Amino acid sequence: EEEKQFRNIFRQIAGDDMEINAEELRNVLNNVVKKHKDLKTEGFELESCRSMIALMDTDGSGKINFDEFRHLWDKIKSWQKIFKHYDTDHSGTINSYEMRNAVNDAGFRLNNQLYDIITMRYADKNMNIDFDSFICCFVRLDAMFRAFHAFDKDGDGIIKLNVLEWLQLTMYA
Ligand SMILES: O=C(O)[C@@H](S)Cc1ccc(I)cc1
Ligand SMILES: [Ca+2]
Repeated sequence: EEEKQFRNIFRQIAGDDMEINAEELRNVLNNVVKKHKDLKTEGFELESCRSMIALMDTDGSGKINFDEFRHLWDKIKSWQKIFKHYDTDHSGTINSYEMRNAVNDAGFRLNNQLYDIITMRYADKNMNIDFDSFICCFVRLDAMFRAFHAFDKDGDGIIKLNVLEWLQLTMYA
């Protein structure tokens, strides 16, 4: 039943082509997020949605189909719980200290330099990360780890890419 309901929601968002583009993704994310007073955001930007589409577009169609959307939606649902859990002062944002714990709780193993990079890239001038930035960061982290493991066939933690393969990975993200 839940599955059928979800498929209907998807159909409404995706329209005739049964794929979700960046604008459709932006509309659904902004409609849902405004129902959550504990998730501070100025709204998901189109550019962020283009990036999330690129990161989740496993079949290279340029848009996200039902499966790709369901994967994204399940991730966002679990990551919004983590966001709320670590927003200990209920500011609706995550500070750089809370971010470290949130990243760890989501299962990403990083190093100190990467925590600083994430804060530099996603935090505002007060070192706080709002919800849309948080989600964009996690979608990118998740996709980049997955891309690396897809290339790391023998699992030795080393991948070998030529420059065009590297550009294919980094330019569509
Ligand atoms: O589905 C919902 O409204 C809650 S449970 C989870 C959620 C919250 C925010 C977003 I954007 C997407 C999903
Ligand atoms: Ca796709």
